[in-house]
Amino acid sequence: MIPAIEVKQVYKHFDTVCALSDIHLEIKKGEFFALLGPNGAGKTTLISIISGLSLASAGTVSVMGYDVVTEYREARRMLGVVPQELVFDPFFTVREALVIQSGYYGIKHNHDWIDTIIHNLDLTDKANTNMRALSGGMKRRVLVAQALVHKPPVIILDEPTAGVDVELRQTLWNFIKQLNQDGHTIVLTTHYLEEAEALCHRVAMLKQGKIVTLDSVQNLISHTAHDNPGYSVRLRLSPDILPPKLEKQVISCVDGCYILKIEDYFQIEPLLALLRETNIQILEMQLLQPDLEEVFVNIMRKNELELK
Ligand SMILES: Nc1ncnc2c1ncn2[C@@H]1O[C@H](COP(=O)(O)OP(=O)(O)OP(=O)(O)O)[C@@H](O)[C@H]1O
Repeated sequence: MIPAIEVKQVYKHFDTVCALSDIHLEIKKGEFFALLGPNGAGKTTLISIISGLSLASAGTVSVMGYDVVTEYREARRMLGVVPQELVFDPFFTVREALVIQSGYYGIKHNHDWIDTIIHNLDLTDKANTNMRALSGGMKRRVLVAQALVHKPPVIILDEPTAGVDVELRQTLWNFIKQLNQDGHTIVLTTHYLEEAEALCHRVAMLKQGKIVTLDSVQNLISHTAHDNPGYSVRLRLSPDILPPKLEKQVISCVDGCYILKIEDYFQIEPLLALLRETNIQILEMQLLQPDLEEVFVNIMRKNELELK
């Protein structure tokens, strides 16, 4: 089957900066895929190349089987891209902007779909408002709407929830999840790892222009749990002193909280008993299980040690 996105041996250089190096990636139709990585890892550069907005220095990219350079128009029709930056035309209302965007794709009678998008992104009240009068969060909703006017089979969202409120996140993800269930392929970049964990099937982690990990969320978390079995407990104590007997279990001490390693649940009761005996009160307690954030931190740290 033709993949939704295929990236083969892609390199991108900006003068002396190597932003992408030997990238291979195959994203299947219908996947919900995340591109993760620290600032400057190369996520936006890769998205720009997939979108045909930037040329790779070497390598090839196709979207739904169409080469993004030699078959640019066909590839572009297959894609809806929500950019990171808030770019908008200040002269039109939300609805006008969506009608004009439909026109770019040669779609004339798109009102039903435009109404559906407006409704699902909770933009109904703002449909006749001028773009320049919208708040940042509302403008971001319109950017998402614009990317969807031509019902693209592949949707790319570059940090769509950066700096937006909880309500928009929920509205946006509910709609995007629905589109994914309807068969659209979704590619997402985000710094909110809990979003990637909750939504995505597979993730690729980029570091300094290279893919350092590519696997399913489930595999990544279970490998981390296997390499580092057990749980950890986060404790805020009063007074802020840890009994010496517990010191060997300390993993870290952040923001006045101790993170302690425990092998299993049965170690919780002796820990509580020891705190009771030493008259130390528990102000906060949380049991932590391996998550995508821990996987990400471990992989980035491991990779840093290997680079040294
Ligand atoms: N137009 C450009 N000219 C020169 N260097 C660039 C250009 N665009 C990106 N870079 C460099 O390429 C590297 C990758 O940048 P990119 O924006 O793709 O990272 P990113 O993973 O999207 O980061 P962020 O999470 O901050 O958005 C960085 O070192 C960046 O400085």
